[in-house]
Amino acid sequence: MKQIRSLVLREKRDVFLSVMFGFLAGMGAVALFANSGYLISRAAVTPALAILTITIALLKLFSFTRALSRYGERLYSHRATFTMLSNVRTHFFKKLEPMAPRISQRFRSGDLLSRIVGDVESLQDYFLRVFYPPVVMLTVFTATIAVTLYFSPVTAGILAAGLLVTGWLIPSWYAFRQRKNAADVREARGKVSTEAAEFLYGFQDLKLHQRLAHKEEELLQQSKHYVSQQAEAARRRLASRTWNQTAAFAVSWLVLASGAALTAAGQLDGVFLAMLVMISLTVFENAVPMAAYPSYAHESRRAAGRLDEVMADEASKIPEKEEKHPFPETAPEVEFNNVTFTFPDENRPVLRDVSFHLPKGTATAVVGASGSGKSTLLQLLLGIYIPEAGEVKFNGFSTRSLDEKDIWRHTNAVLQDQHFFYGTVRENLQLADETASDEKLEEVLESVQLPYLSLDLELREKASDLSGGEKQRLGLSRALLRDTPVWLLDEPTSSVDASTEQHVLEKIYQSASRKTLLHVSHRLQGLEDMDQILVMEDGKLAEQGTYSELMKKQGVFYKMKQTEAELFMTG
Ligand SMILES: Nc1ncnc2c1ncn2[C@@H]1O[C@H](COP(=O)(O)OP(=O)(O)OP(=O)(O)O)[C@@H](O)[C@H]1O
Repeated sequence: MKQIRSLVLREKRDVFLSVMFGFLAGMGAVALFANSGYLISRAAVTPALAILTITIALLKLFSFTRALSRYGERLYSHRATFTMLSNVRTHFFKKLEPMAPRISQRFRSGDLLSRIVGDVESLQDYFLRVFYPPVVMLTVFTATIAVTLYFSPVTAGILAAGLLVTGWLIPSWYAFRQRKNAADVREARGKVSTEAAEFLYGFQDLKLHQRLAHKEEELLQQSKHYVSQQAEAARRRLASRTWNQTAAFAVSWLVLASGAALTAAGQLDGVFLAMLVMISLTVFENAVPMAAYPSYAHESRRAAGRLDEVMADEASKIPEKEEKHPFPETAPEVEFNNVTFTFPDENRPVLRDVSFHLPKGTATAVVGASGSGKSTLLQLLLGIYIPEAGEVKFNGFSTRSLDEKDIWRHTNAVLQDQHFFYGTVRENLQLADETASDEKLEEVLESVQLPYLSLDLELREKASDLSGGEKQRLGLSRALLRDTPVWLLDEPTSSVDASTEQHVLEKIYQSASRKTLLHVSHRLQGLEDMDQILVMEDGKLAEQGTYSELMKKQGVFYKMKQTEAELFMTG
């Protein structure tokens, strides 16, 4: 919350002007109605013409002041709100950006995104409904009570008591009652958004398993529950407003009654009575926003708290590097020295004491059973995670001292999940190189055996109009557009048929020749030309060597080859 407050106060000029115009508008209204009350009473006792003229002129002055100040208040308060919102967005984006790779693995991404967007949006109410209404209310009331004190201390006392009731007592009572309701609304909203996302993403599977109607019913129930929680919240907000206004009216009646009694007792000049009643009727307009204050204050506090929680998530932070070394511009040698690694919040280490060395400009294959830790090796190489023990090094520099953005800039990483955006094939390819000409783009599509794909073809969301193998090849063609010293491939052709795969991989190896390449491979064929093969088994490096060395050794790799051959024969 401290951060949000300091982001608001960064807009000092607009904050000051909104408060000042808010105060002037409030005082303008009080003065306008007070003056009207006075004018009506005064006119009844046929005063000098000069008094009437001055009072009527003041009436006009106050109504202009009120209208112009209200305009100024709206203008500056909304400008402050939008500037603050953009400051908040930029502030959180800057903080989140470096954490993004890890954050997306730790939280459910759709959930997190809608949560962050929702929380940032709800902070727009902070300035308009939490920060400055109490300031305006207090200043207007203080000035009004001070003026009223001059005419009637009793009325001033009643106004002060009214301020206490409408500005503090009723909002606090309402805040106490709605606390649980606000949590219920939030919980219901979270459930609806999760259910809706699951329903949309899982639509096809639900249909195939004939569970669509069941899931639809669940979603409908959640949605009904959410609507009823919202209605309850709205009812309570309305109740608070109604009580607030009832209290304000009661105060005006009290002012009238006490004023009448004081006039009868000769302690108040009757000509001021209407003025005092009008003051009490107007000044409470400034207490109206206080009815909704607690719910907005609570919501802003929660939103800021949740945003802080994501920012403070230690496991998602990439540790600050004490000394940053530049990433090598030419193919580096890579070392894993006794690397042990456990994912955050997990107990079992995924990699245990793994050591190997990839000489510069060599091609290495990583093979092993599913879950043996192959992809994790790539995540450590990309600096997304830092090992808990041991070092991952490029040319002798540990990933602890390399900037992860520098690693990504110098690495062609084709991971298992490639994302494609809604847009043309050209736009999706130009993510890798925005200056690439159409000829160049067509050339890379040709090399991955996708010559038939038009650059103008509009891809649907997540490229759902392409086959799995086509998507993988499109991902590889993006890599072919970048010339980097390191290549990391994680099963980039697992959905491609064997003959196309062979052709595509040849192209990739050709482009990556003399670069340092690590290829996590699901198949054991075509590894003969690799400079070395790493065999992973249950988080450990079981074997390492060239194809012929491993075959000669007749160890784990040899057995895997035999099993694959048997499956191939029986298949
Ligand atoms: N983000 C994560 N958080 C927690 N555990 C994870 C995470 N990612 C992977 N794991 C676990 O780490 C282990 C190794 O996973 P990894 O993806 O490295 O295996 P892999 O050898 O690449 O498997 P595959 O061939 O199926 O892709 C698995 O047991 C997996 O469940």
